[in-house]
Amino acid sequence: TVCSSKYVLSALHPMWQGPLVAPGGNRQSPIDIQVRKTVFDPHFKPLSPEYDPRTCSQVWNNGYSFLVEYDDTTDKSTLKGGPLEDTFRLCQFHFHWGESNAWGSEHTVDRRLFPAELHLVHWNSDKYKLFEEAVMEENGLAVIGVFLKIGNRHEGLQKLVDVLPAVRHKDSVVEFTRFDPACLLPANIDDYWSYAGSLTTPPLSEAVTWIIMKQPIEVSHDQLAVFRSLLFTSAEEEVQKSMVNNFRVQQPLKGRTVRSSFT
Ligand SMILES: COc1ccc(C[C@H]2SC(=S)NC2=O)c(OC)c1
Ligand SMILES: [Zn+2]
Repeated sequence: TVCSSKYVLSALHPMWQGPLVAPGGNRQSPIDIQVRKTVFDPHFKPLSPEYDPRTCSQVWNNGYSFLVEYDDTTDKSTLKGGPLEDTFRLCQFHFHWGESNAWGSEHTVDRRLFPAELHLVHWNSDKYKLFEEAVMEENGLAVIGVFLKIGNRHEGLQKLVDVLPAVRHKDSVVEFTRFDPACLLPANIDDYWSYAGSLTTPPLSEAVTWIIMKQPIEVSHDQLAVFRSLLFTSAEEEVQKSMVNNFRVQQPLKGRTVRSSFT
């Protein structure tokens, strides 16, 4: 799918030494969500993710994270509702994590860091024909962010964890089918925050309506350890680098309001 296999990251380093703030960027991500400054929006509709597991196609190590890619040539797996006016098509999901459980998420809640964060990436298929068009537009993308915390083993995630050794190196791909990403959403998807932001890696496009779930999901310490067994480097490179700390530093709010779906 275009949404992930075509982009080339300038991730020269786990914390990729890209611009700390995109030139002229005034809606950059990630941010700290200061809960007491969020504003309840009574107009938010219930969020309705409708994912067809049969659109799942492969897992790919792109040298920055591992992506689970979905066939986004039809509207079989979509996200509607919440703050969104249009229908958005799922194209991939991926994670960000730390070298220790003390940090790893991109967003924070009142400065609280989580060991990892899931991003489910969707593009506006009502307005655009392809992901690469949508990524250039301010209403083009919708990303659901879900925090991961250490706790019980996540049975749904385990199917994905089991194939990660097959994509240990950068540029490796493995077929992966019939995976329902809804199993990675928290029990309560009615409580979330939403704000206007950006991609968190180059090209840092300011095209994202963020939907950050209030309730984290639980994964086991051992499951997260398998994430850390992945490598940034390809099989050919002499020096192998562990894929950890693949998160961006937080960006200034620049006057933006974070809205909440709950009081
Ligand atoms: C040119 O298109 C791109 C570039 C980078 C990413 C990945 C970034 S954006 C995000 S949110 N988290 C990430 O790690 C894309 O993801 C849809 C799409
Ligand atoms: Zn991401």
